Amino acid sequence: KTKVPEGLEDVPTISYFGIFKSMFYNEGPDKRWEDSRQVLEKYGIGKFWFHGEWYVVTTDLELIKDVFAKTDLYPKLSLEEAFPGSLMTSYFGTNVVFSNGDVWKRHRFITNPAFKSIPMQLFDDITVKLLKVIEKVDNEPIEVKDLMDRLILDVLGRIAFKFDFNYLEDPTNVLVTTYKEAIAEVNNPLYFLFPFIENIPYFYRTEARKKVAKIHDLFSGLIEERRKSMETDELSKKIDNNSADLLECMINASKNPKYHMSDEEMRYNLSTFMIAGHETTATALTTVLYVLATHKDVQSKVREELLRVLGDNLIPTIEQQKELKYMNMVLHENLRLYPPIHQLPRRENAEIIKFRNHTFLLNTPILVNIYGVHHSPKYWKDPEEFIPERFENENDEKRDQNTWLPFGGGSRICLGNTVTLIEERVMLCTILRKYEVSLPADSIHKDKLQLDKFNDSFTGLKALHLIFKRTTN
Ligand code: HEM
Repeated sequence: KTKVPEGLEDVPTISYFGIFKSMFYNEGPDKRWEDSRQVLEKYGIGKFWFHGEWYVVTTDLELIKDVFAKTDLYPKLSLEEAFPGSLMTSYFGTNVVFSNGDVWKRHRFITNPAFKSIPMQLFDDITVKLLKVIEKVDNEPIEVKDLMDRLILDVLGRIAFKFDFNYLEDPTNVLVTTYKEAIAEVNNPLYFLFPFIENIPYFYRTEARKKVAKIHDLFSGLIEERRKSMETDELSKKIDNNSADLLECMINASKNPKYHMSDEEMRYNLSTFMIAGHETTATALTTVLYVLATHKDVQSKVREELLRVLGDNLIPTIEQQKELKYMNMVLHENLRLYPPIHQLPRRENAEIIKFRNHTFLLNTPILVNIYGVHHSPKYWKDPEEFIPERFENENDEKRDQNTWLPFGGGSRICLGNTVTLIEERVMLCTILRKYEVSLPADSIHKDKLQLDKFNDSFTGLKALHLIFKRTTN
C-alpha cells in the first residue's frame, strides 16, 4: 500500500522517518514542524505515508477555508471508523467532536447552550483555593502544568456538571483518579504507533478496559443522580435562559423525542468534554504563565492594566474583561505561539476534490496543521517571537483571519472558545494581582519551552516549574 494514489503524485513528500521518529519519541509539534516545514513553507501542502495510507497535510489558507466552510464535504473520520474496537473508541464513542452530519448537528444543538454564558460567581471559592495552594509553596518552584490541570478540572466540573471535583485540595478524589488512569491508557503512545496490535488477543488491554468501564460507571452515577434531582419546570426555564449546564442540557434532550440523546451518548460526551475542556485550557494557562515569566515587561504591563481596570474587584466582570485589551492580546499571542491543539482531527473528503493541479480521490486523509500556520513566516513576521502587539486592532485587521486558528473555524469551531478565555482572564487576574511569576535560573525551559506530545492532536509539555513571589499589591 505504499503506491502514491493518482492525483497526489505531484504533492511533495514529507519523510516517513521524520513522522515515525516524532511519534516514537513523543516529540512536540515544534519538532514535527521542523520535519515538514521545508515542504509546507514552499507548497502549503505535503503528503506522507503512515500505516498504509497517504495523508495530505496542509497550511494552505485556501484549502483550510474550504475545510472550515464545507463540513459535509470534509467530514471527520469517526473513531469507530478510525480505530474500530479500540480502547479509545470504547472511551469516547460517538460524541460532538467526532460525529458528522445530522448526528453532529443534534449533539452540537444540545450541548452548545451550556457554554453560552457561565455564572462568574463559580470562580469565587476556586480562586481562593488556588491562592491558598500558591501561598503554601511560599517562593519555592511549583510545577505549573499539574497545578493548572487541577485548577481547570475543578472549574470544568462546576461549569459542565455543577460538580466539585475539589482536585485542587484533594488529588485522591476517585472520579479524578479514575479519569486520569483511563486517559493515560487511552493515550498510550504504543497504540498510536501500532494501532493494529489492539486486534491481537494478547494486547486486548483487559485492565485498561476495566478502567474505562469504571469511569463510565461513575458518569452513569452522575447522570442518574442529576436526573433524579431535576425539576422539569425549573429545567425548561434554565434551558430557555441559557443557564442550564451540560448535564442538564443533555438530560433534558434525553426526554425529547426530536432531539433525543441516549445515556450512552451522554457518557461519551462527558468523557469528551472532560478532555476537550480541560487539557486544552490547562495547557494554555501554563504556557501563558511561562511567557509572562520570561517576558517581565509584558507581565508588568498586564498587571498594571488589570489593577487599573478591576480596581478592588478580584474577579473581572464580563464588561471589565473586554477592557483588558492588553491581556487579551497576550492571550491571543500565546495561543498562536503554543496552540494547545496543534493539528485538527483528520478529515476525509466525501467527494473527489481538485486542488491546484492535484486530485484528492475519495476519502483522502487530510490534516490541517495549526502549528504550521501559526509558525509560518509567510503569515507572521518573526513567528518564533512573542509579540502581543500583533493583535493590536490596526495590525490585527490587516491579516487574513484564518492565519490564527487555535479554535479551528467555520461551524465546527470550538464550542468552548468563549469560556476558555474567560477562565484564562480570571486566573491571570487572580495570580498576577498578588504574585510575580518567574522562571528558575536552572530551568530546562530557560532557552525555549520544551514541548512534547500529549496525544496526536494535543500539545504536551515537559514539567514546568515556576516561582510565585508575593507582590506588594
Ligand atoms: C484553549 C482552549 C481550547 C482550545 C485551544 C480548543 C481548541 C479546539 C479546536 C482546534 C477545535 C476544533 C476541532 C475541529 O475542527 O476538528 C475544538 C473543538 C471543540 N472544542 Fe475546544 N478548545 C479549547 C477549549 C475548549 C473548552 C473549554 C471546551 C468545553 C468546555 C471545548 C469543547 C470543544 C468541543 C465540544 C469541540 C467540538 C466542536 C464541534 O465539532 O462542533 N474546547 N476545540
